[in-house]
Amino acid sequence: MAVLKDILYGVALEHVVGSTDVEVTAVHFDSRKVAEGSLFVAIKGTVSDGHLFIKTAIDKGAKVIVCDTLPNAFEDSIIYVKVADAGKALGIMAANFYQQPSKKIKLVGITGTNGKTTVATLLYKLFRELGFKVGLISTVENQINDKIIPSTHTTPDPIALNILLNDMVILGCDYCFMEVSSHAIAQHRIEGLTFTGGIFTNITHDHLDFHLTFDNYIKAKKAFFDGLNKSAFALTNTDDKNGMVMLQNTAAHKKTYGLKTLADFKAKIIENQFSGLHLDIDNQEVYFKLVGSFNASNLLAVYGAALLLDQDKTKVLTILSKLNGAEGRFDYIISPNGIIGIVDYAHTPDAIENVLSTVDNIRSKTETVITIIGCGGDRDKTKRPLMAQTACDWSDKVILTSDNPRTENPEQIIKEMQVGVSPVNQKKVLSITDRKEAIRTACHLAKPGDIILIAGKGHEKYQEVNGVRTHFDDKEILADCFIQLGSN
Ligand SMILES: CC(=O)N[C@H]1[C@@H](OP(=O)(O)OP(=O)(O)OC[C@H]2O[C@@H](n3ccc(=O)[nH]c3=O)[C@H](O)[C@@H]2O)O[C@H](CO)[C@@H](O)[C@@H]1O[C@H](C)C(=O)N[C@@H](C)C(=O)N[C@H](CCC(=O)O)C(=O)O
Ligand SMILES: Nc1ncnc2c1ncn2[C@@H]1O[C@H](COP(=O)(O)OP(=O)(O)OP(=O)(O)O)[C@@H](O)[C@H]1O
Ligand SMILES: N[C@H](CCC[C@H](N)C(=O)O)C(=O)O
Ligand SMILES: [Mg+2]
Repeated sequence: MAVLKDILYGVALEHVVGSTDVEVTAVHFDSRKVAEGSLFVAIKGTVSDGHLFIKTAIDKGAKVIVCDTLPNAFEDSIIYVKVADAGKALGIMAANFYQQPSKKIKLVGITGTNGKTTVATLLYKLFRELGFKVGLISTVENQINDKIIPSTHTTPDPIALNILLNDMVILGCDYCFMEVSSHAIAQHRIEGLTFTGGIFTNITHDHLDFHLTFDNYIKAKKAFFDGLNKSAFALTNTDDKNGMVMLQNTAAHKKTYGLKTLADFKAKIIENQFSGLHLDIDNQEVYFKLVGSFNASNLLAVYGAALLLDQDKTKVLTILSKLNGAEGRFDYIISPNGIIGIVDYAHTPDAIENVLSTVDNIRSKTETVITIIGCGGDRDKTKRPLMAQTACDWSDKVILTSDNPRTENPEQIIKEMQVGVSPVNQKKVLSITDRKEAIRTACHLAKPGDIILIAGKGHEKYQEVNGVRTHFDDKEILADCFIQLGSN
């Protein structure tokens, strides 16, 4: 329960019909969730337009309507508020309704095409081990201390986000580490939040279906840093060519990390093996369990952020060296006959190149590398041929298969991937629509010592076909195939 004028604090109002001195029971942007006494925010979406549901919301008991465009006729005793941008207003109102939880916790946001989950999860685990109460908002799961709350998005909607943050505050959390996706920034899901720090990992090809141009995608990520206040830190990756662009207009204090460039936090890779990384990090040699140069970059971001949050260098490195990464990120198992199977969430051309070049660096070159890869439906189509091409460039054999086809025809997605297979690579490519069958085939083709990479779905425990999700787990299927190989 809160008073409307308090909920509207900080919102750019254009016109108000009725009194703002009324109590509101809840804030909703989905008419299907509206109950008696609610405030309904009408938002223009990508599929539909919330303005079409104003009438339904009123019928279900909404007494306040916040919208970009006022309806032609007003209903008695309903309060109408016209705002400049209903999406932005929702973020601000959600924060007000839940009494600004982000101001009562040290909230650190991580953005970038790849590495968000890894960095956020490592920070969560590190700060737990340092003895703090901590929250995590991530693609894999949300956490409040040890309690797991399933996640629906990488960055939840403003209502879910503020409820989560408020629960973290109630349960005494000192910190929250959250992923900030470019969709969330563009759709103002993080509007109204106060961040203690922001971290940029990298920006490469993804989500052009939504942002349309790479330039827009950069601008969306940069807007997160533009919105930080001067008491926050903004930590960027100088190895990424757009790393400094992110900080151009931020009021926050600027800090940098890099493996290849001059930076406030520096590291060098001494060794990169299947068993882990050996790094020189700020002039101290440390072993880590994570694999791959991209993880050296992620670890450095975590280390830099921890120091910016005033933690002790030696304690941080001691704990970090013992941590595993996030589920489904370079997650590998070895079959009884010595086949190495890696499950990884690489779903962009850059991530695939990073994972496969890591494999290439640490293999002995006598073994065969088999990559199983698909592309998600209803997502950026332009990355499809590029992902197939990158997989072919770095593998001896590639099986093109389905990821989450969602509402698209899986065969058509595979056809669009095949466009990226050059004539010389045709002979190394098989197409098997059924992902389970694709994994089984790879296991039968592999000889002891060979490496199988299953890319794209990582931790996901489902496959979405025609809008229906059924249980599907790459790692479980791989483990089953390995057991069967062992018993043959
Ligand atoms: C493309 C996109 O981001 N869509 C998100 C968006 O939905 P939308 O704009 O399509 O909404 P819409 O269906 O057009 O509806 C418009 C408005 O009408 C309302 N409505 C609709 C129907 C009705 O009966 N009544 C009603 O009031 C809706 O609640 C909404 O407010 O807003 C919804 C509420 O916040 C999100 O759930 C939804 O995420 C969809 C499910 C999604 O798949 N999003 C992905 C792309 C996404 O956000 N991914 C990023 C990670 C990307 C990364 O890897 O970096 C993430 O943060 O998860
Ligand atoms: N710093 C990095 N640079 C490039 N690729 C990376 C990096 N970190 C991880 N990857 C690759 O990207 C994949 C996804 O990593 P992660 O889940 O941490 O990223 P994310 O940004 O959270 O992705 P999403 O946008 O889907 O939430 C990993 O499985 C790995 O293949
Ligand atoms: N957060 C990413 C995840 C992609 C994972 C891949 N398995 C897919 O379904 O496309 C997205 O929503 O684009
Ligand atoms: Mg993520």
